Amino acid sequence: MTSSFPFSPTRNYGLPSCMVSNHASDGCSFGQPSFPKNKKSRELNIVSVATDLPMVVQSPLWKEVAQERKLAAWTSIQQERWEGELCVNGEIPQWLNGTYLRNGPGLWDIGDYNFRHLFDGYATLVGLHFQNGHLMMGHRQIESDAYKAARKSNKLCYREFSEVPKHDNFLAYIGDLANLFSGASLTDNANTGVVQLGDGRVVCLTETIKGSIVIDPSNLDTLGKFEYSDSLGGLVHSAHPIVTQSEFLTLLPDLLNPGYLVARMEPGTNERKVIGRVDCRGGPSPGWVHSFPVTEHYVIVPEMPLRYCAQNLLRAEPTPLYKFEWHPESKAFMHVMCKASGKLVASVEVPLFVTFHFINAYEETDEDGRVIGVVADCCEHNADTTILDNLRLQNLRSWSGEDVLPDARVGRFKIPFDGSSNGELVEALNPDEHGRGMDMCSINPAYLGKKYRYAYACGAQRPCNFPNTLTKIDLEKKKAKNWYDEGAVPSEPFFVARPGATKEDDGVVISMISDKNGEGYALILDASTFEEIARAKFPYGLPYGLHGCWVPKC
Ligand SMILES: CC(=O)/C=C/C=C(C)/C=C/C1=C(C)CCCC1(C)C
Ligand SMILES: CC(/C=C/C=O)=C\C=C\C=O
Ligand SMILES: [Fe+2]
Repeated sequence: MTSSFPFSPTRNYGLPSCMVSNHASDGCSFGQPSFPKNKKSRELNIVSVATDLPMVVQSPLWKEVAQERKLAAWTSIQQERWEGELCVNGEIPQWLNGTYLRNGPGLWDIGDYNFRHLFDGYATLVGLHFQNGHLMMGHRQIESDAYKAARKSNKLCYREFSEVPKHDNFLAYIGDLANLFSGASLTDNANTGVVQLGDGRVVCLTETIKGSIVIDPSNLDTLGKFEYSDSLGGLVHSAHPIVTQSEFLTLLPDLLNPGYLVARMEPGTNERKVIGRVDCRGGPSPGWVHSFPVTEHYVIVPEMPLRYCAQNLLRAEPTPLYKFEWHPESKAFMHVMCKASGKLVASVEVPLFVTFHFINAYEETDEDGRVIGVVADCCEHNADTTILDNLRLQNLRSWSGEDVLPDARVGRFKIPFDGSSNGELVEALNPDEHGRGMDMCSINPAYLGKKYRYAYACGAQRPCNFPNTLTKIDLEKKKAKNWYDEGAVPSEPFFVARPGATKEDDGVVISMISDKNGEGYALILDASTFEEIARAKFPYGLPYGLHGCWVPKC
């Protein structure tokens, strides 16, 4: 599949000349930033105080506007879509040909209703298209049913991560409850991640199964729902499937009979086939599985004591743990399933933990090559659930300089295969190496499931209220190298390998930065030195995004 934003300077009405230039690095001052008006684009016209104001206006609202612009990461996107070439400062490697897609919840306001949590926003997809040292950027909203209905009726119509539509009367409330159980009222707002399947299709995902949406990476168009053709049912799945050229592995929590289905889908099909099932050892419901790790031969099923909560699902107003509940008494477990047979080969109790993201896992062998256990690493929040409520927008927007980001670390699970009842959870390196912030990780995908040395993630330079550095973790030397730009919020550092590379860190790391002035830029670091090699300013700051994928040019 080729991926290229259709580029023609005439498409970019009103853009600074350098942005419609075919030449990179040729004088990149945009002057006073403005929202460029692409004739094809529709102004959203539904958000924030800044929307209706020309950006150079001197008005009593100016300070407010400036303050709003300083927080581009947490401010709703102003335009439905945009595309154009960016000026590049520095040099993008000639080998970097393809598209980095990043998905995230970029629109948090609908009508006069303002969402409260980071995870609620309607999905904004951003594409960075690299070609022969040039960089095109485009963004656009994903046309989920939830987004389209909200735009049409100017109100929330589906249940989002923390928001529930208001009911006009009791009957409507009862109808909504029925729709919750059938899944009809759940959101399909695919705002969490984006993956390219082995067959080339590109799918945006969230935690509701219905929120799997196929897009066209060349122009970011929404192509339609990804319909699973099997009859596995269920309403939710892990937001982070494991996707390789040969398979798509997913976990489906079973909320009725607490457990997890492990399923596999082959490229070119829409049919998930069950590999096996894990029964929960704690209760009353399965633990939240935002992500899970795999090794070459095993799928690791985490059972976190932060569990789905039926009561909280029914609530109209969110609790600090949203749809979940913390059950320390139910304990924490890690289960290991053989991918080929579906049999459980280990199931151990582990210390309590809280994680969104597993980083990687691998098998440990003895001198005869027999597997004696697995190691699984994650971004672990010190068994403290407060991070979830810290991601409320009000919290993110109103930082007053105190150090309020809870500590996190690279949590390393050691799961023995000798029948032990317990596994270990240790720190893979001293968390001070990365400022005790740790989330939004990536690795070299060639090392998925294998012994690896490097991870890239967001760390912290304190004081802060959100991870504000990019960090390269060396798990062998137990050291980190950090990138920091004062006041900036960087998104997930995404590793792309140089074609033909033999070293694990031979490649680049791509991130999108919201800077302290309310502006934003794409940043390209050399993954080996972790030094900046290029940056390209966006026409305006973009909202924070979550996860991305690389679509190589073929
Ligand atoms: C953005 C992110 O990381 C997580 C998004 C999670 C979502 C949208 C979860 C939605 C859910 C519902 C709408 C009801 C059922 C439970 C749950 C999966 C939390
Ligand atoms: C952004 C985030 C956590 C930051 C904590 O330090 C988690 C995102 C989770 C969803 O993808
Ligand atoms: Fe995630």
